[in-house]
Amino acid sequence: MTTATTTSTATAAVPVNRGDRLPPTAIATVCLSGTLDEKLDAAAEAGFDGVEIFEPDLIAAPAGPREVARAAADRGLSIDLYQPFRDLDSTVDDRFARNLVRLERKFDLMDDLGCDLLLVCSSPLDTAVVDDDRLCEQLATAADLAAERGKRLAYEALAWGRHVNDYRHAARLVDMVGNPVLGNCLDSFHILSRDDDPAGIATMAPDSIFFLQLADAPKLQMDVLQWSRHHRCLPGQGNFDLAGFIRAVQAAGYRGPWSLEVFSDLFRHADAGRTARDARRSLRYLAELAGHDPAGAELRRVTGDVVSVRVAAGPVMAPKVAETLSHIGFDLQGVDSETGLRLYRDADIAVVVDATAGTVWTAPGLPADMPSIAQIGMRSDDPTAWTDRAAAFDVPVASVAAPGTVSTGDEVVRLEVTDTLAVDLRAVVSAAEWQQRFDLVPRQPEPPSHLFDGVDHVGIGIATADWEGAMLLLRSVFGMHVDDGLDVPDAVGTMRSQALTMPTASGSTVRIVASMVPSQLDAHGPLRRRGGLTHAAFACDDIVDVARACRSRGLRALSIPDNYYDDLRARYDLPENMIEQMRDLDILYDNDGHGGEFLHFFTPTIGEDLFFEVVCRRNGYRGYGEVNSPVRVAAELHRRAVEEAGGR
Ligand SMILES: O=C(O)c1ccc(O)c(O)c1
Ligand SMILES: [Mg+2]
Repeated sequence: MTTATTTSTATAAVPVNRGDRLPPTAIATVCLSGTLDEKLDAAAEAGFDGVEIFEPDLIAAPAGPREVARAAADRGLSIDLYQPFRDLDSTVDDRFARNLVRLERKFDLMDDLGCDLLLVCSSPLDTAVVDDDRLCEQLATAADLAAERGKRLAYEALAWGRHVNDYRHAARLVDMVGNPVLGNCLDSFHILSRDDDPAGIATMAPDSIFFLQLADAPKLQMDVLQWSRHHRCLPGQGNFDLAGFIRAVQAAGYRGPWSLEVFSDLFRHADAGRTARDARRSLRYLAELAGHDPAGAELRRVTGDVVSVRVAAGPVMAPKVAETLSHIGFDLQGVDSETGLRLYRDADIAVVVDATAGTVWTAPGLPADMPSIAQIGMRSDDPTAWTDRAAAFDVPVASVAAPGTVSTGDEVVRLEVTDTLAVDLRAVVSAAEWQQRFDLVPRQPEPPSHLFDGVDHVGIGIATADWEGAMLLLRSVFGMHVDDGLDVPDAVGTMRSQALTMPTASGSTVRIVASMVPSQLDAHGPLRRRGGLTHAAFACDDIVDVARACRSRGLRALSIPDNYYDDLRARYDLPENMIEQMRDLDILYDNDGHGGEFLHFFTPTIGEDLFFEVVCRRNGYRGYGEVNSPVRVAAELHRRAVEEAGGR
C-alpha cells in the first residue's frame, strides 16, 4: 500500500452565470459594512442594478451628493430610493411646518443625487397624527411639494408606527390623497413580523406600489423595533414566508426593483462583498420560489439518501476513527493507493477516511486532534446539472477528480458550505462502486456487515460568521427546507441548531442538522465545541439488536447516567423491561406525543469533535432527539474527565 500525502486533483473555477433573468435588483446601503464607496463597490460587483441610499451613510460620507451620484453611475448602479424621511406628520402645527422645510432640503439633496423617490415612513412618535382626515391633509401638502419639485414619495407603514402600522391603512391613505406622486412602499418585514396576511397586496393597483423592500427574519419573541433593527436577514435565511409575500406582490402587477433592506448586527461587521453576493443569491432564490424561469438550472432532486460520508481524520487520529467505525460495523474494505483514502463500509453505506494531512479533499489545516466530517455524498443522475445550478447561484464550484478516476474524467461537484463541510455530488457514489475504485486491502475482504439501513442524518457545526451564508446556500442551491430553529441549553453553552431537510427523487428525506459554533470559539482555529458536535447518525430497525451487536464488536457506548432512566420512568409509561434494556445498553429515548418514538445511542467522541450515533425512528417521528442532547454533552464531559483522571 502506498499513501500519497498530496492528492492529484485539479480544481477549476466555473465562470459566473448571470443569465438568470431576474427582475431589477437593488440593495439598501444599510445592508453592507464599510464606507459608502465600499458599499457601492460590493453592490456593483455582486451584480445589483441599483441601490437605496440610506441617509446616515450619505451624511457620514466625505463625498457630496453629486459625487455620490457619479460614483454610483460609474459603477453602473442606479439610485432607486433615498431613505428614510421620518416623522413627517405632527399634531403640533409648528412642528409640521418645520418638517416641510426639512422635506424641501432633502429634495435639494435628491436633485444633486439624481434620485426622485423618497421613502417616508409612518411616525412612531406620540405627536403622530391619529386622525385620518388630518393625516391625509398633511400627506397631501407634502405630495404637492414633491410634485412641484419633480419628486415622488413612497409611504411605508412601520410595524411600530403609532397610528399607521398596517400596509392596508397606508394604502387607504395614499388612495384618499389621490396624488400620483404619492405611492406605497411595501416592506416584507413590517408585514410579516406582524403575522399579517400579504394576500391583500394582490388587489393593490400596480401604479400605487412605488417600491418593494425585502427582508426575512428568524421567528423571535421580542420588541418588533429591536427585531427589525438588529435581526433581519436575507430571504432564505429566516422563517418568514417570503415566497407567499412575493407572489402577492407579483399578482398586483408590480414591475419595479426588488430591493433588499436588511438591518442586521451580523452584516454590519461582515465582509461587504460576501454579504452582497449572498444578497444577490437570495433574490435569485426568491425569484425561483416565485416561479421565475431559472434559466436552465432548475433543481433536480438527488436520486436517494446520503450514501457516503467522508471523514477528514489526518494521520494521527485515523486509527482511532477506524477503531470506532469497526465497533459499529464498518470494516476496512480498501485503501486507495494514490490518495490514501480508506474505505469503510456497512451494507451500502461508505465511510471514507482521509488519513493524510491537509489535502484538497477534506478540510485543509484541520488540527490532528479534530477528526471531522468533511463531505457527504449523494447520488445524482445528472451531476453536471448541479454544477450548472451552483454556477447560476454564483457559488464557486471546484471540480475535483475522484480518486482513481482521474483518467475517466468523472466530475465531483464539491460545494463548500464551510471550511469543514463540502457537499459532494457525483454520479457514482455507492459503497459497492466506491469499492471498485480502491485497491482492496486485504485483497479478499470479508463481506461487509449489514447493521444499518442508511444515513439518518448528518450533524455539522457552522461558525456564527458563516451561519447565514450557509443557510442560504443549503436552501437555494440544494432546495433544502428549514423547520423552526431550536435553542438547546447544555453544559457548555446554548446550542442554536437548525434542521434542514431535502426530499429525494425516491421519496425519502436527506436530513442535516446544523449547529452554530460561536465565532469567539473558533477565532483562533477551526470550529470547536467541548463535548463534540459533528456527527453521522446511522438508521436501524431494531436498535436493541444493533446495540448488542456493537457491544460484541467492542463498542463501549457513551455511558448514560441512571438519573436519566429514573426520569424516563417518571415521564413515560414505558414497560419496565424496556427501560432496563435501554439502561443496560445506554439507549436514549424521545417521544413526540403523537405516537412517534426515537431511540438512539452514541459512540464516545473521537478527538475533540466527531462522534457517531445510531438511531431508530418509529411511527413517523420527525425530530432528532434534541431533548437528549444536553444529556449526551454532559455524559461526554464526564467520560473525558474520568479518562483524563486515568480511570476508564
Ligand atoms: O427602522 C427604521 O427606522 C426603518 C427605516 C426605514 C425603513 O424602510 C424601515 O423598514 C425601517
Ligand atoms: Mg423598510
